[in-house]
Amino acid sequence: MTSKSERFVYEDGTALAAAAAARLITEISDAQNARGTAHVVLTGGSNGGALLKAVAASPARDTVDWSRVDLWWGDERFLPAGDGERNEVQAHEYLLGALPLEPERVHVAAASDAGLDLDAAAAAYASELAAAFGDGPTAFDVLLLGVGPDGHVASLFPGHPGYAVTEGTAIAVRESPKPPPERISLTLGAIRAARQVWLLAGGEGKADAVAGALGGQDLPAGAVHGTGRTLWLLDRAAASKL
Ligand SMILES: O=C(O)[C@H](O)[C@@H](O)[C@H](O)[C@H](O)COP(=O)(O)O
Repeated sequence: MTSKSERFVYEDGTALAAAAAARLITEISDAQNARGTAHVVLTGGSNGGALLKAVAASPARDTVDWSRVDLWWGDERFLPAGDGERNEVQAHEYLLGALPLEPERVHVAAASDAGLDLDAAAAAYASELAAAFGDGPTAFDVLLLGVGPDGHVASLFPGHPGYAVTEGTAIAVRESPKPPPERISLTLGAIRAARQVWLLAGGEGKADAVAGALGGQDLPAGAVHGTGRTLWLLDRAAASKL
């Protein structure tokens, strides 16, 4: 089942981050109320990071029972543990380090110096997803995605092999057009199994990708949707060509 895209346009990047943070806190509480826990997929990139910082600063932050939140990543850079370019390292810096999370519910993809090669690390992430969701769909409650200027999401890039993968939940990505070259990414199928998919795009540099994706161009950003809702959370600059 797919959902129609809903667009929300905010004045600027600061308002976008604040609004997305407020929405995320509410959605996590709603998910916990309905199902006892919440599965949230975080994204790398500047808009994803700004959202995490806004959650950290929110007075409503501690209304969430963070001990009942499972965190995942839409993609991760295959770099040594602790490398500042890793999405999880940035997420811990921006927000996670301040939260009473259950460590076993923070699902970090293997670092490049953990003893697994890239393919094994991607397979290990897929196994962790299977352990959480069984043979069923990866029904994350909220899946966050930054949008690249070329219309990529997670580490699925236009015209790149990963975008065409139709099997499995997590894949190895090589020769990424966006550095670093080696990454682990959720597949399109894993993304589409989420209840809600939120695409975050701010700034003039995203205007073409946003207009292209919402205008029917064959771009990863235009190919993702949630089973319940698909939200485009934009600032005016990113929405300027709609
Ligand atoms: O690991 C990554 O690089 C991200 O997950 C990537 O998908 C990012 O979200 C987009 O490239 C947008 O990044 P910006 O918001 O910084 O443009």
